[in-house]
Amino acid sequence: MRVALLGCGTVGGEVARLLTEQADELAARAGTAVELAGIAVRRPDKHPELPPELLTADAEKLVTSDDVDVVVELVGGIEPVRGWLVAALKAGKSVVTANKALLAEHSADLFEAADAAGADLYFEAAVAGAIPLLRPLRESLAGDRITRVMGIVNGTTNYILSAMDSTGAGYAETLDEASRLGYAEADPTADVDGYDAASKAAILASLAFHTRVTASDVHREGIADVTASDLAAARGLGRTVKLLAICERVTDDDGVESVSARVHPVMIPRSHQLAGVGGAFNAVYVEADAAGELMFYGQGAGGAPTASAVLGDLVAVARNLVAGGRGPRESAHAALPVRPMGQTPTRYHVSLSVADRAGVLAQVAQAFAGHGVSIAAVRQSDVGDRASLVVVTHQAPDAALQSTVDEIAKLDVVHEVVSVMRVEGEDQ
Ligand SMILES: NC(=O)C1=CN([C@@H]2O[C@H](COP(=O)(O)OP(=O)(O)OC[C@H]3O[C@@H](n4cnc5c(N)ncnc54)[C@H](O)[C@@H]3O)[C@@H](O)[C@H]2O)C=CC1
Ligand SMILES: N[C@@H](CC=O)C(=O)O
Ligand code: NA
Repeated sequence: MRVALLGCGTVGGEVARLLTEQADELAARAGTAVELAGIAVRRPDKHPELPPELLTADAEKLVTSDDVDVVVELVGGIEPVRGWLVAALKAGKSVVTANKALLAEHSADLFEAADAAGADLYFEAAVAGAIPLLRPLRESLAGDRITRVMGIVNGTTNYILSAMDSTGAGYAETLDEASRLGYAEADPTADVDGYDAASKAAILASLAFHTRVTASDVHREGIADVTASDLAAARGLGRTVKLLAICERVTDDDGVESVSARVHPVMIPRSHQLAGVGGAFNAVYVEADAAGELMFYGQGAGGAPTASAVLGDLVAVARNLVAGGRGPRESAHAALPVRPMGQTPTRYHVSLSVADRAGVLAQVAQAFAGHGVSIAAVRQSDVGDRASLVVVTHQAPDAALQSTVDEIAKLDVVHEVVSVMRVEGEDQ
């Protein structure tokens, strides 16, 4: 099987190395030799470590070459990559990619081109790096009914939040370190502002709920507004803060099903299994009717871990080629509507600085009640002539919670809304 490798950076470099170093073993497992036919990079003169006869700057020409059976795309971004991959698929080449940004916007185009030509499209590396997660969703759990997929899917932001929480390290220095270690995207705002996790949430929701979900369907908030004092407040309550992707099947009172997909910081108890996931590690829970709760954990970013998932996909393509079959196609038959964030049930943790006098708690409680939001727990402590009031709610539509916070912020007795964060997990 002849492989065109597009991109030879953090991940592509590791794929090229492993393809060469493990050539014999891969051939034995795949049932055919897996050989590099060409490597497209932006600047071939910058890659003295690679065989010059394989290098080209012309990815467009390489992807449809007669000498190529499969295209491995590790460049990233939407254009020109989308055009190259559609052309490759139309020409009957299978595609393996780690490009979540592209898949979250254009997987329909790619699957349609793959179907028309009978080619394979694999993308295990696109979500949660090395962790086998998409193959379990597409294949192992294809007979079950998934209700929820929730977890940490961005290594860079988890690395930053873990460091801020454990060492009190600053945001900027931690982000620089994550970039140096090869975790961050070429433009790290994609990580920090939650775009990367939102792309992954779209892919997860699409596979889990057999519905086309794109990045624009995913409610997205990043970690830029999470401060050291948010983390300190969480720590004081026996909690920590993680950026979570949460994809759920929601059934309303009339029995109508929809899909909710969101990415935002979440306060979770330290006893929660996701709280112990540190550094660039990822962890994802999947809940399904028959299987119950499953958890997937491992390295979600970095060159070698991501290359592991790419090579697994390459072996799958090679086996299909040898057997004359195909891997799984797109499964979007359910076509469930996407639920707006405002109608998605969430729970809030609200920390307020209020006047320390009679009737204050009643006014705050009245604001919650007025929006139909039920309170799960209240904790008050005195701080000088003010009081610190922490309210944790039961589930309510996110818009109702948001309106409550807006109203509370305007109350005379409220000096400051110190922190507002959604919560997951049991109360302590
Ligand atoms: N780094 C990581 O931990 C992970 C990355 N990914 C995804 O893998 C893909 C690659 O990421 P990295 O290796 O980190 O990026 P990178 O920036 O290290 O490498 C990109 C490569 O693409 C090449 N390239 C750029 N424009 C090109 C063009 N017009 N023609 C030919 N080559 C071109 C560059 O020369 C470079 O070799 C992205 O889609 C990323 O989202 C997925 C999972 C983890
Ligand atoms: N930038 C991403 C890389 C893997 O997908 C991350 O930090 O998780
Ligand atoms: Na993966």
